[in-house]
Amino acid sequence: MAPGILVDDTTSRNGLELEETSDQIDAVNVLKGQSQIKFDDDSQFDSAKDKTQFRQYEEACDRVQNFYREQHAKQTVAYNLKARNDFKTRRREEMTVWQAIEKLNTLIDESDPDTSLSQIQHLLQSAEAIRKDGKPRWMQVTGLIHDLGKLLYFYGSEGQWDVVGDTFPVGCAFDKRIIYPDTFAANPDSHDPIYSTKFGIYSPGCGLDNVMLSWGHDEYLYHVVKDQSTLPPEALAMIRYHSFYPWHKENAYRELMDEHDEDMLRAVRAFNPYDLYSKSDKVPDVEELKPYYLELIDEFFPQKVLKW
Ligand SMILES: O[C@H]1[C@H](O)[C@@H](O)[C@H](O)[C@@H](O)[C@H]1O
Ligand SMILES: [Fe+2]
Ligand SMILES: [Fe+2]
Repeated sequence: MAPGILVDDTTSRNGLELEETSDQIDAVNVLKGQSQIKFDDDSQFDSAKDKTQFRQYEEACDRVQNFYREQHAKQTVAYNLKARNDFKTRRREEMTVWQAIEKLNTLIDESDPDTSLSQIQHLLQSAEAIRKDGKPRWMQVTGLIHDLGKLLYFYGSEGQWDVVGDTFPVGCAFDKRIIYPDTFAANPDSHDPIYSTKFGIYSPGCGLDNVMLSWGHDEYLYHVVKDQSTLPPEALAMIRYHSFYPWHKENAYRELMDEHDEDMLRAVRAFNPYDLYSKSDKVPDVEELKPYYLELIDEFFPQKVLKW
């Protein structure tokens, strides 16, 4: 990849507080960088709606189709580098996690064919589904915050195209398994002599930590929480890759993965049903659930006020 671009530094991260997950994590191995969290395929998740009825992009309304047409034309390497740099250099607002949830609530996601609920409701639906399935507390809080990166919309985004929607790598050929693949013809990178090749600026097995994913809410929130929470690497992967459907659902871009990514893929796949299928659950009662989640937030965000 292009020299000097630090996409990620998760691998150097240590000092996790492991008490919350000690039944599932062998602390020594985690600090050595190997995942010990097992994701058994035991999700009891039962969607109120038939699961094949989600993500029907061919039948999606104009709002969704126009959204992706714009996003796929504008997510370029040049834009990605600029967005990362803007994030690193801008003044960051300070807020608690709950204040962030409330602030986000005014946004209606134009890319989403499956819900018209507010973001606070979607976040609580995801967290509640994870909690009801008896999953660990770190995963519940991950469900609660996973879309908070959409706050980016209020921090200098150019619209929704650089905030929401599925993600994909930039700097190498756009895979046909990304939704609406033909719309990439309008992206200048698909005519670039390097970016349009299979590996582009990357090399086989380079690891997703070294790949620039299209800029949006996943990548932004990942950068916000990685230094300001005690969440384990699996939670950070759930946040960072939850919109990377071409990878976790369609098996594209596998050739860029390293060994660590195999573990992360299992984590992201374990998370996905709670994000997607909970969209048809009953609308949660925010005031009733708030005390439980405030306590949960405190557990994983010890400094309480975060820089956004
Ligand atoms: O429309 C949705 C929505 O924006 C989600 O937050 C994102 O994670 C999905 O990947 C996307 O398809
Ligand atoms: Fe999302
Ligand atoms: Fe979501």
